[in-house]
Amino acid sequence: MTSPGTRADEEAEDLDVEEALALVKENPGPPHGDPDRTAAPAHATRHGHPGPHGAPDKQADSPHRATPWPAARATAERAARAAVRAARRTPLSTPLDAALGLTLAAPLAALTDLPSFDTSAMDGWAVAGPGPWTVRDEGVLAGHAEPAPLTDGEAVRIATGARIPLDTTAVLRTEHGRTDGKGRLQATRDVVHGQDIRLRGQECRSGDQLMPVGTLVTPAVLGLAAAAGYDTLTAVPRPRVDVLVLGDELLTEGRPRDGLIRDALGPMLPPWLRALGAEVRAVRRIGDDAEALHRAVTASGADLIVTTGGTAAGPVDHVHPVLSRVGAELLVDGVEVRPGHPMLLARLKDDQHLVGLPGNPLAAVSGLLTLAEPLLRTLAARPAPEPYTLPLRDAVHGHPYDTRLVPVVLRGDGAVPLHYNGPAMLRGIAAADALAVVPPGGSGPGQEAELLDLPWTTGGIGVCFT
Ligand SMILES: Nc1nc2c(c(=O)[nH]1)N[C@H]1C(S)=C(S)[C@@H](COP(=O)(O)OP(=O)(O)OC[C@H]3O[C@@H](n4cnc5c(N)ncnc54)[C@H](O)[C@@H]3O)O[C@H]1N2
Ligand code: MOO
Repeated sequence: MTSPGTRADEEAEDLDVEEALALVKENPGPPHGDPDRTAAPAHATRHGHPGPHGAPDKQADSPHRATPWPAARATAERAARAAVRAARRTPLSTPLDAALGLTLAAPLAALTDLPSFDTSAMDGWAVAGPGPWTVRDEGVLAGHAEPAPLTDGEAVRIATGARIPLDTTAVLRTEHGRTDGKGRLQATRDVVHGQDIRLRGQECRSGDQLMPVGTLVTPAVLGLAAAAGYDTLTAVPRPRVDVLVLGDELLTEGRPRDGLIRDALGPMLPPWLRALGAEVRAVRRIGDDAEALHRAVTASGADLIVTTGGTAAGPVDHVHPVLSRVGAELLVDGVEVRPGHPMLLARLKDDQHLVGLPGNPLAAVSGLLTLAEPLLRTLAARPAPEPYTLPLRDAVHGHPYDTRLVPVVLRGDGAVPLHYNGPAMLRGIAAADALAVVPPGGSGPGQEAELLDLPWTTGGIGVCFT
């Protein structure tokens, strides 16, 4: 929604710094012919450093100063904690097949002993006493009724997972037994008392706590819960999210044409939000219509509304005016981060928030990870990822004052910064494993940087896109 001529010169310079960092410095082969891409890096100074609303002198006059990046994340987390207290959402009883990615709201206590009966660990024979043994005609299979007890010197064919007959002293594996000339079973190696019998309760006793409250339900937890007798799990409900995509210039199909571009955020955000623990209820494209935005915001019953675009100060940037019209409290109004500095977080109600993502697609990713991730994680009661650092293989230019988030791939013990990391580009992030947090001033080759993993690289449960 940034229309031509609406950017202050200094902001144009600022954007050029981003583009130039992406293309001139880090990309050896920039495409030609685009003046934005070939502009020389310019210096942003604190004076005239454009405010979050875009006016160059805004920051000097405005009570809304951009928030430092770590503080913005902490504010989002705090806001979510306050919303959790206000909303008192009751835990859900969720069928196992809908519980992946949720957080346990009650401990997972075993509903049975595991194993729940003495069971054979191997295919072979259950034997009683020392061999040779007389083998019964009827074998014992898994899932069948309780077999008759063995008598000393007797053996019975048994399958892995089948119930051990009473008075069995060991299980002899198929490959360790042979039938002698008299039709009796002989062991071909020593038999140790109790071998290959899994005793009832070996893993847990009924009532034992298997997993505490706060556990993320992974595929393994689902398996454990099923094994322990559960049909449903008591879990924290997913935070409900409505996505509002702003911008008259957006096409939903076909190739960009006539000054129109494809909506990159409509397809990208819902699965990403799901991976962050959200239930995405609606994705609405509402153009550059302040009334429609107002209606959508006031009608939403979501825990979090995510808007895209319209955060700056262009003539059709309606997010701030609508927030002020609905009496929202701006908790974060601009963040000292590149890309994405116009991102915002507002409290609409005690238990309802709005994250305004900038329209530039990588700037939207930055807002997603800076504000939406901590907010959703806290609402979903998910554990915070362990912070970690890795050395950056190459030097990364920094912004003079702001943190930069730069797409990287992880290679060996380090991270390699990627090209095409300008605010309007997705080519870098599409190839990335993580975002490197580059402090103001930049970092030299080999310098450690904090990394934010992307959901598809952390694997396992982080990948819950559907
Ligand atoms: N005068 C100023 N102008 C701008 C400033 C500023 O501080 N002062 N900040 C710039 C920065 S940085 C960003 S980021 C953008 C943020 O602008 P908005 O959030 O208002 O976003 P729009 O203007 O609506 O769009 C920006 C850009 O992104 C494209 N876009 C929007 N939505 C999508 C989408 N769903 N898929 C793909 N691309 C999208 C849009 O067409 C624009 O090109 O403002 C700068 N301007
Ligand atoms: O530099 Mo903006 O913040 O494109 O994202």
